[in-house]
Amino acid sequence: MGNTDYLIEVTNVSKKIKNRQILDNISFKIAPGRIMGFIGPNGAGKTTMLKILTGLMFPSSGEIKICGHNIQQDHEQAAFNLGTIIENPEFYNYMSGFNNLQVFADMSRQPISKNKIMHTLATTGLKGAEHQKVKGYSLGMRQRLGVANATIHQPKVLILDEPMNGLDPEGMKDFRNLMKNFIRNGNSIIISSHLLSELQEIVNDIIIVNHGRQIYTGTMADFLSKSNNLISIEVDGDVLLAEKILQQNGYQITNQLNSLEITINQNDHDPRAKIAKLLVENNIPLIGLKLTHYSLEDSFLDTINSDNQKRVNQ
Ligand SMILES: Nc1ncnc2c1ncn2[C@@H]1O[C@H](COP(=O)(O)OP(=O)(O)OP(=O)(O)O)[C@@H](O)[C@H]1O
Repeated sequence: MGNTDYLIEVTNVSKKIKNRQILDNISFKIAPGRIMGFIGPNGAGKTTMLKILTGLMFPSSGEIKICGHNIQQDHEQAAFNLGTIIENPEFYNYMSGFNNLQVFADMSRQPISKNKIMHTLATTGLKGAEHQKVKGYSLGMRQRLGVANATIHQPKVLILDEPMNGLDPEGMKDFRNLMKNFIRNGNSIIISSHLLSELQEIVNDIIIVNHGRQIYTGTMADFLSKSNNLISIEVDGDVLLAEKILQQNGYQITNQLNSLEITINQNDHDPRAKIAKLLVENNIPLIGLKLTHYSLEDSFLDTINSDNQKRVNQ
């Protein structure tokens, strides 16, 4: 590894395609043992950034280092430290999982033994299916083969673009475990996905992009701690009356089938005691009053909406 504490260093990267600014001055770093979620709405520039990170596309300006190696000037060293799944991994359908990996191993600059191939297939959950033709693999098995293919040369960094699309709940769980195992020895992952509830389970850091601009970078815990909170209220009785009373007292309510929800700003006082008193005074028995943090998805949508609003007002 080059002389650095970070596995990925992106400095002031911009990309123009046909005179359109696709990425505008993106900078971030990923330390060993971390998973970074790269998130944004459709067309925000995520795939473009990930393609630039892998060397599939050049930036118009800026610098990228993988394990201290510049992706353009020192491509071979940088690429050797990378494993990638960009869009759906392509395989030879008429060949087995083992033979697919063998083709890849034959192209690798370091010898990869048959044992190593079998071991990688086993650790990615394909034990028993090694010699089955890939055309008979389920989507989850293909994704596992994608991970096997991306990790067989023991890279330090994984770059994953929408790797969880189409996986069933069990496939998602397996995938999360594969990712957690991968970072155990100080490796890192950058992952882009629209499945924010899944990302919330595994990422340590997030970067949010909107219209090619970076609008948040930091730990996920920090991001969520600065977000709004939700109070869910369950009453035994007339929900509509409860809603009316709370609205009359200035609360913004969303009616959620059997409960009411109030969004409160992170800096506001916790109004639970006041709400309980108000409902009891109006003879509406309370079953539950729960304070929860916004999820990654709620906070992400808030952040994107307020950024879009800012852009309209500019
Ligand atoms: N080769 C290209 N030529 C022209 N425009 C392009 C090209 N590649 C990407 N773009 C444009 O750049 C913008 C960002 O695309 P990109 O695929 O990076 O977004 P994304 O965040 O990955 O979106 P999604 O979530 O929909 O996959 C889009 O408006 C897209 O149309």
